Amino acid sequence: MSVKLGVPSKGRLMDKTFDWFEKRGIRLSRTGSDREYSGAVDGIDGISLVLLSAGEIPRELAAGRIHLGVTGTDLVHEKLPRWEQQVEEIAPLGFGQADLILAVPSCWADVDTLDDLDAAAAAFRARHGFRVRIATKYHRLVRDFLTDAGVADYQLVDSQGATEGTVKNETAEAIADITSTGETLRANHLKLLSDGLVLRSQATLWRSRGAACDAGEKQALAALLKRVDG
Ligand SMILES: Nc1ncnc2c1ncn2[C@@H]1O[C@H](COP(=O)(O)OP(=O)(O)OP(=O)(O)O)[C@@H](O)[C@H]1O
Ligand SMILES: O=P(O)(O)OC[C@H]1O[C@H](OP(=O)(O)OP(=O)(O)O)[C@H](O)[C@@H]1O
Repeated sequence: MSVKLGVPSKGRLMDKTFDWFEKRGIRLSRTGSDREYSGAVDGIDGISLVLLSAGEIPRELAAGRIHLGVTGTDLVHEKLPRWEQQVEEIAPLGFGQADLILAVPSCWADVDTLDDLDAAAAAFRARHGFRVRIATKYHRLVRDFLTDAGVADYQLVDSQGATEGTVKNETAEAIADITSTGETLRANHLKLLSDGLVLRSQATLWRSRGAACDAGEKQALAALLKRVDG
């Protein structure tokens, strides 16, 4: 058997992950046709590549179906309750940096902080008869953040993509999503709350605490960890 390394199957994260390992003498590649999710590992023995959605990598690590995985801090913290017990952080990779933030319409002139949002939310409910809707896919992180901040008069609505569009589409009044350059927020007439940073995220190499290893896998894992440390 071999050590299973889970890597995002497409886009920026996959390319940069391949580059990061290449710099450490480990060549990851996709094999087969463009649409075939199979890969190869050269430059080190006993490691196999598993191509997965970045969003599924936390679950696969927690279940012990992969030994190592690359995905964002945001996805691990969101998807794994008590994540420290399930995975170990091996190395931040220095790319995929993004901030999970709360944003409201730019035209909400009186709302710049969480306290302002709290006040506006109470007024909104009194006026409209329902709670301010915050669109996000980060339900756990946002709920915990707002509880700590003392904001309670809101409801989360699920948005798995194009979240900034929900305000224009009138399915939400505010959003909590990842931002990097801020362009998507600006283009959709949204502004950050000054104290609305929920989490700083970047692509990270994680190790499963629950994945079983035979003697050969232990050896391969040790060799890989030595290489990525150096
Ligand atoms: N604009 C961005 N800049 C940098 N990192 C980003 C940006 N958008 C998302 N990310 C990061 O990329 C990672 C993958 O996000 P993404 O939403 O693509 O995952 P996903 O839900 O698994 O998507 P899919 O199922 O399409 O693979 C996350 O850790 C996220 O923080
Ligand atoms: O601050 P910016 O540089 O504009 O980047 C932020 C955008 O990037 C991500 O979206 P992605 O492109 O992954 O698409 P998605 O909305 O479908 O998740 C994120 O969800 C934001 O929408």
